[in-house]
Amino acid sequence: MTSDNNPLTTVDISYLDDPKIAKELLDALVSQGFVFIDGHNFQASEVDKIFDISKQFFKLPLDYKRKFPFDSSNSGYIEFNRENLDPNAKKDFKEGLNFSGIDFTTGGPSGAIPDWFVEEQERYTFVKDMTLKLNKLALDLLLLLAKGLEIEGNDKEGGVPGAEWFTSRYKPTSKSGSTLRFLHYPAQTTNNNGDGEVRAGAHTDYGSMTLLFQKKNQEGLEIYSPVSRKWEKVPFVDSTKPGMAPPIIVNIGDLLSYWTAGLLKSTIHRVKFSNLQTEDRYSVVFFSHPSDETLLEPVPSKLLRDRTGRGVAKDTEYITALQHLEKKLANTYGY
Ligand SMILES: O=C(O)CCC(=O)C(=O)O
Ligand SMILES: [Fe+2]
Repeated sequence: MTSDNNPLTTVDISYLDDPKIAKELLDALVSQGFVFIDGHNFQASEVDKIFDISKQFFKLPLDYKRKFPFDSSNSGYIEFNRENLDPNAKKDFKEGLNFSGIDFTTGGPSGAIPDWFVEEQERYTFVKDMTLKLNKLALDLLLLLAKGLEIEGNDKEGGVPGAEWFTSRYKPTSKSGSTLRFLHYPAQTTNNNGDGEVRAGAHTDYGSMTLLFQKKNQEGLEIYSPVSRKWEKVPFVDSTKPGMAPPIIVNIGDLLSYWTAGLLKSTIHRVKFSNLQTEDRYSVVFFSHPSDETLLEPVPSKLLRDRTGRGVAKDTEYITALQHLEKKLANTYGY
């Protein structure tokens, strides 16, 4: 379903095995590249807690946060005006913290992370558990998408079933670009004319799929809709299930677009909000990437075989997920 002011469909995944759900998810991601996922198993209290941890972290003194600077491993603290999600525009007025190089048997990142997290065991365990839970949701959605795409497999000869085409490329102990990210966009008091200001430049995401939490009264995400060909605001949508977190925003990244010859849309998005918005914006984002060595080859599916266009490789010289990520990071941070 969609509503008047919401460009996105909501897909309820409470019954994961229902084949209708796979098609609903596929349709939503073929049209807008973004969808709200309801029927997930994130409790409201868990999502409140992760936002709370992020807020407490950003409140720590700048000198402290700077001791864990963001580096080419894609981990660490990102200062204000450091990141250029749109390399043709000015730098983004936001701060962030990335947890990367995640080992998916423990949820623990391998890059340098602030000792504030590790000092308190309960806090660190919680962040790791949330990372594992986000990864599990991403894998469930990738299974659904593979079913929706009717990917062909060779399970009879001991190969990988088509439904596992994506998830089999996620090896829990292999290095990947998967990243948990906290973002903070302080409210602005200057230039108080109500005009929106771009706070995260227009971009597509670099992984296969992104999961995002935003909060009520802290909206700001906008998509460049492939349907209307206009910028459209993604509203905050309240929870429909008692005790559970609101629907989660999920979008396709570049890799799923390559894999599917552009059928799944890696939709351009940005963050822009009015200076009249009085609350700081916080978002929590999980970027899901397959193992580094994964080739970005087209998936075997009759739904894709006859497609041409963006992402369709003309030969068999496919790049890997890591090569794609390194190229995008170099553009964003100007290495
Ligand atoms: O803060 C947000 O809502 C979006 C952030 C984003 O698009 C990104 O970091 O890739
Ligand atoms: Fe993004």
